[in-house]
Amino acid sequence: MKKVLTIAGSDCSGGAGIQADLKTFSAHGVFGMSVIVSVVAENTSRVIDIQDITPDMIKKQIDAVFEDIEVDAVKIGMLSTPACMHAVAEKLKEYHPANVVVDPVMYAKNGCPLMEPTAVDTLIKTIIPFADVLTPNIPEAEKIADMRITSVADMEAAAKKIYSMGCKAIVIKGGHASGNAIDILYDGKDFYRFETSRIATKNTHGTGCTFSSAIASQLAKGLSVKDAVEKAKDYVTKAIEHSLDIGKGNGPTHHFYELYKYGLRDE
Ligand SMILES: Nc1ncnc2c1ncn2[C@@H]1O[C@H](COP(=O)(O)OP(=O)(O)O)[C@@H](O)[C@H]1O
Ligand SMILES: Cc1ncc(COP(=O)(O)O)c(N)n1
Repeated sequence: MKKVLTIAGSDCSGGAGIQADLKTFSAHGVFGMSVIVSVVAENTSRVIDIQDITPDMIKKQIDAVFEDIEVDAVKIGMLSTPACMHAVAEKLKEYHPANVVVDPVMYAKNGCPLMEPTAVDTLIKTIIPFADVLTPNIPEAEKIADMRITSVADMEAAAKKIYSMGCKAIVIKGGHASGNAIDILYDGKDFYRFETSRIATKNTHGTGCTFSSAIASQLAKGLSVKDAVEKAKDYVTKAIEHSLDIGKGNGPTHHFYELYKYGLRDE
């Protein structure tokens, strides 16, 4: 069985962060592991507080996984401060794992910040160069590339700019645009476009976590970046189509719809 590690924040309400990542891994039939970088008291409506795990403990968790288990892919999510970023970067340098997917999480769906705004430079210098695939949404790509994005042409220009910061491929996600949900992939050579119609729902808590974890799962299984992104787009689209009206705000994506569809589980 392929083994995939998420290094991210914990969302106690279960829809995003580590919890969404592990659900996505299970739905892909890979063995999920988790290094918790921050504990976030959050729900579908708001972020109440964030407590970062100490850099020493972040590093020890990463050591505990890598000294024992062969890791086929790593997904990196919320890193709230430069201290967290340095701790993770130090260990990526030591273990140089294959198939690193970085989701540069900056805000929750309800607009609450999950990364210190001044940490963007550290993110660019310490984490982005380790990314085999970087998956910013439009606001995150705007911050990293330091430019406005109002069209697919802007997404492509930002992708080129961010690619030059050292990631091996970049997907800019179009969840925050209007019209069709268009994601673009740039691998330094070619652009690929993944497009679906926009699903009319407010229940999009965890879409980015789901998408990046699906890419990591498919890379672990040996797919190319292009095929992994194509399959992950299909997965996240279905997970949004079947998203759950849980909570008072943006409800979560749903990971086990296939099992329900075939009658293998009760609703
Ligand atoms: N309403 C929607 N309908 C269809 N696809 C969506 C919708 N919202 C987001 N997506 C897709 O979900 C994935 C995550 O995108 P996005 O929501 O922008 O990420 P994030 O959670 O980081 O903000 C992308 O593939 C995007 O195209
Ligand atoms: C701990 C944590 N990590 C990430 C996100 C963003 O989730 P998404 O962008 O997928 O909605 C979140 N709300 N909480």
